[in-house]
Amino acid sequence: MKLNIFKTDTEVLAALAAYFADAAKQAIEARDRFSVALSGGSSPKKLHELLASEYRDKIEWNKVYFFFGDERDVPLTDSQSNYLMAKQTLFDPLGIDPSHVYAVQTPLGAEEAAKDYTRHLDHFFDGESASFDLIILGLGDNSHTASLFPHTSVLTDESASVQALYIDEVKMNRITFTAPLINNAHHIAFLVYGAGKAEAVKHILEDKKDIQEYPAQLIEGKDLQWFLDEPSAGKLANK
Ligand SMILES: O=C(O)[C@H](O)[C@@H](O)[C@H](O)[C@H](O)COP(=O)(O)O
Repeated sequence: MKLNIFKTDTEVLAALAAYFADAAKQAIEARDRFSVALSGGSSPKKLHELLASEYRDKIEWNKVYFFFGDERDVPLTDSQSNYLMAKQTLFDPLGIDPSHVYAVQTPLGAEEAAKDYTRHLDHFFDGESASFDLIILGLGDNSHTASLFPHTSVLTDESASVQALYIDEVKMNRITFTAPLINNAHHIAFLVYGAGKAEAVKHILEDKKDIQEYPAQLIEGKDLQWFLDEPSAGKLANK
């Protein structure tokens, strides 16, 4: 696990965009395609905008395939949809071929959408266990990541799969990758900035293991990178 701590969020985003481009180059050289699962929430918006501008001509976007590590059980046209945010900030500006974008089909209903997404993963990864080239994750101030929220049943799911569950904390159904599915990825990058995340970052990286309280502690992998600004890393003793 590697900590990348920068003075400002602008520097964090620039570093993660470069990391994204490098992971894409490696994957395309090796497998002629790059599979990436995007995070929802607000933090990735600026990353998407940077990729769509500075990296428009630096990545072979026609060989990139987009997925979502989690989705809200809302219509794909709803302002809370992670798909809609990515469409507006990344796919549309880059003119991404819609067949390269795997939105969670929430109109099917959460349970069926999770099963449907699993079928798409099985097909994309030729029946092998899904191993994304890169998964980008955010961190909630309550230490959740993707839709792995504290004290929920999905935290102990040992299958590398996509699950649907009602999350009382946000009063909605969510569809989410399980931790084992995330941990199968070649590269995992947390994108976290702002002082509001400092407590959660400390819990995840330095406090005792308690996955029910701090679900993002479940995330581990071959190449796990944290991209943080100083305010979000401000409570770490070891940095
Ligand atoms: O669907 C979601 O909300 C995300 O996948 C979630 O895990 C997000 O990354 C965190 O809640 C941080 O969100 P912000 O970036 O908005 O702080």
